[in-house]
Amino acid sequence: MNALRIAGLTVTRGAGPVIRDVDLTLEPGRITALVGPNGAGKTSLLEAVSGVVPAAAGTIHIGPDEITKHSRVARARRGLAHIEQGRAVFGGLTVLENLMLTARTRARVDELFDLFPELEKRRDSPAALLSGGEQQMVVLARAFAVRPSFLLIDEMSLGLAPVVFTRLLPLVTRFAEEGAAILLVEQFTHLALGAATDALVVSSGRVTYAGGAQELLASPSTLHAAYLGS
Ligand SMILES: Nc1ncnc2c1ncn2[C@@H]1O[C@H](COP(=O)(O)OP(=O)(O)OP(=O)(O)O)[C@@H](O)[C@H]1O
Repeated sequence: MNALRIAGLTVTRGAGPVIRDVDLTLEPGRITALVGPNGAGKTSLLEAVSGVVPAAAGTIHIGPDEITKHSRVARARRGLAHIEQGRAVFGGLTVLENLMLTARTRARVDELFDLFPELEKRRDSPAALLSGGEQQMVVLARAFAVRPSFLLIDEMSLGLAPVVFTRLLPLVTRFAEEGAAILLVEQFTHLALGAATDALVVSSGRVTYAGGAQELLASPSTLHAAYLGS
């Protein structure tokens, strides 16, 4: 499978650049934790990769093909999926109906229920009645259903207790083990690094650490310095 390569990516919003000259490669089977202070530019980076906002400079390739100027839909067709911040379930639809929107076939939904047994128990409940953690499972399952090669996940833990988030992380790990390349933006830095193979710290739009996630986890002073932008 191909890698997704980002080179020299700059994103401008409002008055100026919020992401500057970022290089990053997402490889099949690997999870990259993207962490950094509030306002560092993490969401903007994901949005530029999936085509929500344009890149002001730099390139994005999937394998040999440049996709920098491709539409969101064209990128999705190349296997790129983006779970945006906030839990966007269709509250009036049941869990089954939510999953059918992307899974299309009952056979594929049954595969998802194997992965998310909690959801099978709630299959006929309106999604609005699920807990926050269960709703996030629906969002994850809907994304997994299309078997993306590259999955960008923005603050899956938003509004969730750490204990609920720790139930979701192994699902992401399993998906990577099946061959997906994952970029995971997280506020729970240590939990995200614990599940990741690679880490990218951004501070004020610049990369301040790029390397192994476990190495960063093992060095609090390096993590601290990267957050401070040094
Ligand atoms: N739509 C927008 N228009 C103008 N500026 C924006 C817009 N969205 C974000 N910004 C600015 O871009 C910068 C980066 O924001 P971004 O949301 O990408 O950071 P973040 O690291 O994801 O933050 P957080 O962890 O708080 O979600 C911030 O200064 C923010 O105010």
